[in-house]
Amino acid sequence: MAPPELVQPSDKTNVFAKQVTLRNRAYVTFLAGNGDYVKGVVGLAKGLRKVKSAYPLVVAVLPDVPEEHRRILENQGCIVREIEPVYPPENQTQFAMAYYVINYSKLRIWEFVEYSKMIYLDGDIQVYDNIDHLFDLPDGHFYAVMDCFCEKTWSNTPQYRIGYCQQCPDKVKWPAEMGNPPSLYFNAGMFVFEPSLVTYESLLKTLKITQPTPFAEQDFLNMFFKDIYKPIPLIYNLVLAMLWRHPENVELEKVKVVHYCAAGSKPWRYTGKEANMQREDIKMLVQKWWDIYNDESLDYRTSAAEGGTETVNLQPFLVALSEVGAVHFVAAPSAA
Ligand SMILES: O=c1ccn([C@@H]2O[C@H](COP(=O)(O)OP(=O)(O)O)[C@@H](O)[C@H]2O)c(=O)[nH]1
Ligand SMILES: OC[C@H]1O[C@H](O[C@@H]2[C@@H](O)[C@H](O)[C@@H](O)[C@H](O)[C@@H]2O)[C@H](O)[C@@H](O)[C@H]1O
Ligand SMILES: [Mn+2]
Repeated sequence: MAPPELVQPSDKTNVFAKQVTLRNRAYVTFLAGNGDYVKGVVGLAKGLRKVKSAYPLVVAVLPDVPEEHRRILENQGCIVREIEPVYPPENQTQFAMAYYVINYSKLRIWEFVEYSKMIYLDGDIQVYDNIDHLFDLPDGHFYAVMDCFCEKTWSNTPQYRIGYCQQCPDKVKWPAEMGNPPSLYFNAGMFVFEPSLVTYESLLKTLKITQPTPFAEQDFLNMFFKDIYKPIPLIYNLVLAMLWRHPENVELEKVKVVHYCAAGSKPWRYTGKEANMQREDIKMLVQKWWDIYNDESLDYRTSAAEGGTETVNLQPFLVALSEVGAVHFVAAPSAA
């Protein structure tokens, strides 16, 4: 077979190759353990496909995620990346949920510097409308949705004790004698960020000298990004408790992203027994999640094989190429 020849451009210009460093974009989630959260990630992968997202889903997996689960995710078109766990410094902290200690490992995603911008989504999140436009938010900020302090999980915090919530700051005002009200606080189940080794090293260095607190890495990220945090509308991360804690702030039909974080709301574990789980809107949202999870037409292999909706988005590549003077085009050897 003839070696591939170098295709000389017709205009004989001096073709030179520049290193085309594509700084791509991707969604990223985090998976730990050999349990059922893998179902959440499969659902998320299929949901992003259903809304025709132009970007891939990277899954940062801890070493304890079994090979079989990694295969399932790769067969759903995910890019599986193993990460090492990150643990907080020795502590006596009573985390709001004991398993939160493993969530510090999310910090590894700042090391994914082959991507210029990423959107992090918890595995218990589903995307029901395309949110690719969030990648175009101006650089230099940390974008996320404000959380709510009214659930029992917050019961050992001062804001819960006085009944203060940033979702309704005028209902119970923050008392002057308690100093300044807490800074705007985001839910760390969804955020838009820029991977960076400088930020990554600083995160790990700062973590080593930071006393852990009940909401683990969520508290830590809020402290770390306090100065560049920019709230984005609740439609990008509906923390389910908002439905019964602050219904006046929710227009469910406009919500694009649902975060199944309320106790008992994980669709793949849903029994309907916990508080609020018999609400009609909760039952509808859980069913909506299952409809996507069970939709075989959204499976990666199926849609790709049928030449269906699966299209490779060359846009980022073409944009990068257009910014480069000229590159070598190497003609692939003819199949014949
Ligand atoms: O056993 C676990 C616990 C957590 N997670 C990941 O860590 C995220 C944060 O945990 P979770 O969503 O349960 O916290 P919540 O938002 O409910 O407080 C999950 O969405 C998963 O992506 C996981 O993969 N396995
Ligand atoms: O490790 C700490 C976690 O803290 C957050 O979950 C909480 C928080 O949202 C509370 O406000 C809710 O009341 C609660 O239900 C929910 O679990 C993030 O969703 C999760 O990704 C992760 O960072
Ligand atoms: Mn979550």
